[in-house]
Order: sequence, then C-alpha cells, then structure tokens
Amino acid sequence: MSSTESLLPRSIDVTSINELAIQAGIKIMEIYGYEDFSSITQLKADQSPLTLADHESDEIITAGLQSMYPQIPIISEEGKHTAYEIRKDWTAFWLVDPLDGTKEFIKRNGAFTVNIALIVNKQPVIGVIYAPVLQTLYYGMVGTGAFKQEEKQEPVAIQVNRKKNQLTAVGSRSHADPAEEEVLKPYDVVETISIGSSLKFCLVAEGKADIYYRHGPTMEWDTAAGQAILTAAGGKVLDASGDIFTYNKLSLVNGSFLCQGF
Ligand SMILES: Nc1ncnc2c1ncn2[C@@H]1O[C@H](COP(=O)(O)O)[C@@H](OP(=O)(O)O)[C@H]1O
Ligand SMILES: [Mg+2]
Repeated sequence: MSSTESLLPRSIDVTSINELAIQAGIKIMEIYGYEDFSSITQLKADQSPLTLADHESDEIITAGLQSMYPQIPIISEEGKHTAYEIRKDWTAFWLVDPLDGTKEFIKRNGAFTVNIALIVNKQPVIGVIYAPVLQTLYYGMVGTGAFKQEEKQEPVAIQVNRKKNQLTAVGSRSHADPAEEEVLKPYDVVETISIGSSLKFCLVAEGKADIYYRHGPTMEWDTAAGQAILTAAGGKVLDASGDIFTYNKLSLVNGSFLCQGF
C-alpha cells in the first residue's frame, strides 16, 4: 500500500469509536464528581498519579474495542503492553490513553481527555479525543478530514490555520521544559497557551494555535490520536530529524516532537 489514505481500513466506523470515548468520558465524570480523590488515587512506580477514573475508562474502551473489532490488538496505557518482539509485526492496532492529563483531572481544571487512535503501518490514521468536562469531541480520519462536535451540536469540519507569522504556541501546563522556549525562538510566536493533555493537538488542528513543541518525554498513547486529528486537519507532527513522527517503536516513550499547522 503506497499512500496513507489507502491504509485507512474501510471496515472501521469512526462513530462507534466516538461513542466509546463518550461512554468512557461519562464514567470519568462520575468519578470527577467525588468530593475527595485521595482514596481513588495511587502513585505509579515513576511517581505519576493513577486514579480509579483511568482504570474504569480503560475497561470501557478495551471491552468495547475487543467486542467490535476482535481482530485488532490493543495497547492501552493501563492495560498490558505486548512485547516489541510480538507487536513489531502488527500491521494495525489500537493505541489508547483512557485518561490523558491525570494530573489535570486531580487538579480539577478540566484539561483532560480520552484518547483512542488506530495505528496502521506505524502511522495514526484515525484519532478520537473526547474532553468530558468541555463535552467536546474531536475526531479525524487521515485523508478524509477532521471534525469537532460540541455538546448536542452537529459536527463541524476543522482545519489548521496556515499562517506563519504572529503565531500562537501551545505548551504543557504540568510538564513544560525551558528547552521548548529555545526551540521556538526562530518562530514569530506572539502568544503562548498552557494547557494539559492532548487538547494541545486539537487547538492546532482547529486553528486556535499554530505550533506546539514538546521537549520532555511523552508516551505513544499521549500523541497518537492527536497526531491523527492534526494530520487530518492539514497539519503535521515531526520528530527531531524533521521526519513524520512514527509509532510502534521499540520503546513506547516518545522523543521530542514539533506540531505545526503550516
Ligand atoms: N517523565 C515522563 N515520561 C513519560 N511520559 C511522561 C513523563 N512526564 C509526563 N509524561 C506524559 O505526559 C502526559 C501529560 O502531558 P501534558 O503535560 O501535556 O498534559 C502524561 O499523560 P497521562 O496524564 O495520561 O499520564 C504522561 O504520559
Ligand atoms: Mg497520557
């Protein structure tokens, strides 16, 4: 298969994935309503937080994907991670972050998302991101287009803003790195928005921001759905060598990347 477009499996109905992300978001909101998070929060080995909401969202998404698409394997942040020796031969798989921005969830600032991506031949071709507090869904199919759907409204097509001057940059609220400012110096950045989770990709995809450079580490499930949506909206995600960012790497830890709408 030569083009990314021809890699898009026709058998996948993105509406079914959107529904799953919304169902997971409803469960996350139930837990977001708890008065006290201390009894539902643990620290992982790397000291990053994990909550009951991450687990419950993972269960809904994994069960849904398995029942609808039993032939496609899954890697989810909270599930078991198949060894590289096996997954390196996968042509297609789901890459899921059931709750991206767990720190934002705990801080109760609303900037957290549910992320589901389909990777085909190392590239994200479908991406779905749902922000339950904002009740906003973003989704994209590479080669078809990207869409935003706000609560009870019809989906609208979104596109990057191609301007190269007077740029708005986005950066992480909880994991910013001084190196990011350095890399963005050659660009005409006039404003910076700090926000948690994959919403940064969505802001570039819908033209509300123009550039996002991430220096510090992320995991493949943090970026896959966002990259699919941004690519479908006309933007791109580049690695440190200027090549298109790829997935199913030996390590699931991402290196630095640059997202741009131009
Ligand atoms: N040291 C580290 N190694 C790997 N990933 C990290 C990391 N520090 C932060 N991240 C990733 O950055 C994500 C949050 O990004 P942001 O700061 O843009 O909101 C986290 O997602 P989770 O919240 O799903 O764990 C986590 O996966
Ligand atoms: Mg994440």
